[in-house]
Amino acid sequence: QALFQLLPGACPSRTATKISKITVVGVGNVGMACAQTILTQNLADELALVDVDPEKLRGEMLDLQHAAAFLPRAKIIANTDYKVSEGSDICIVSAGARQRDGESRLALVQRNVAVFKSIIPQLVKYSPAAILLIISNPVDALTYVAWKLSGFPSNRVFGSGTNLDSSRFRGLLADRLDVSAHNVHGYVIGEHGDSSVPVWSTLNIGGVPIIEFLKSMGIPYSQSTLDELHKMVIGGAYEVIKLKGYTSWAIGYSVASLVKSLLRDQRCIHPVSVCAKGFHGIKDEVYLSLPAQLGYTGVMGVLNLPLTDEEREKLQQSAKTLAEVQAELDI
Ligand SMILES: NC(=O)c1ccc[n+]([C@@H]2O[C@H](COP(=O)([O-])OP(=O)(O)OC[C@H]3O[C@@H](n4cnc5c(N)ncnc54)[C@H](O)[C@@H]3O)[C@@H](O)[C@H]2O)c1
Ligand SMILES: O=C1N[C@](c2ccsc2)(c2cccc(Oc3ccc(F)cc3)n2)CC(O)=C1Sc1ccccc1Cl
Repeated sequence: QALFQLLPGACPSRTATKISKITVVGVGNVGMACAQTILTQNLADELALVDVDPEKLRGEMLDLQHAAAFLPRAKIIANTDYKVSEGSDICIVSAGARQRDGESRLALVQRNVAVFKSIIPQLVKYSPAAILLIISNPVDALTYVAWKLSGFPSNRVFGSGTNLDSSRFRGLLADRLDVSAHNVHGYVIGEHGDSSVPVWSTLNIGGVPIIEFLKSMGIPYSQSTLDELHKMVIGGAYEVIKLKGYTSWAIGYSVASLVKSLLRDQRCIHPVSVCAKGFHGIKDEVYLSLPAQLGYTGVMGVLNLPLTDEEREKLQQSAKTLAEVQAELDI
């Protein structure tokens, strides 16, 4: 006897018309954190995992498949062959070599260019209409490399950029001011990491400019207070590395928020690494983080965020540094 007695009109073989497929390349700490948040938030009907390490790849796939009873239904597949990624809507790249002790950022980029040359053309071959989301570091330079290697329009190639930097910044302020991080409206822009630029001039708490908010709360402040907060954002990354050897959960949640804006066409504004040429006087083809609107087709637009002369100067300096690094690369 059949397991189910079908009702008139039922058609079990017919599936949803829109299947969202996400590929994660690199099943390390970051890639698996992204996979976990994507599955938990029901963002993918199909999740493909790719890596060069076949045993780790199969182990991670099986471990996720074993959670099926606790997750929204999703097809989880994995292979070292990129054919497994065929027809992806979004390809997330967290693969790459990690910075060796004493290694310069330029040397790291050059090593990861070689890694990207083995990844990006394969993703393009099997998913020519996909959006590429780059996490691997140095993320701004590698997002530029991915854009050049893919031949995609720049709106379909972006990097997580200062999305994590901004999240730490907002979280720190939220703790200090005893308010939800969702109501701390502020961006860290520019180059991801040590040289990022906190935008104080438009930072606001629930719409109240930060300086007014601090005054109203009787909280003493000075520029050094604000600068100290930015230093804590950078220090936070190094503290996590010192304590657990890598970072994963925060970047995993930040990537899920970006994926949700893309696949659900939310048109939310996120600080992410975009092609910054033409914004804030930047003349070079470099990727830097600016507040960008994300929707189903990728980067829908970039917010013309008012900046002080100092903030603009820092951004242009980062653009110059990145252009110099990119000029050295063999892409
Ligand atoms: N942008 C950010 O905010 C942010 C935050 C945290 C980490 N990261 C970066 O994410 C990257 C990954 O970090 P992690 O801790 O997951 O590293 P990891 O070493 O744990 O994982 C990297 C994975 O990439 C795989 N890999 C290496 N070469 C490959 C190739 N050619 N093709 C496919 N897979 C390949 C490795 O097998 C490994 O599984 C690093 O570059 C790290 O700096 C970025
Ligand atoms: O939280 C993080 N873990 C990191 C990491 C993860 C696994 S190994 C290294 C990490 C931490 C500290 C320095 C560090 O150095 C690098 C090295 C190369 C590079 F291109 C960018 C940063 N990387 C990668 C990374 O980008 C972040 S976010 C971050 C990093 C520095 C300052 C501010 C922020 Cl928000």
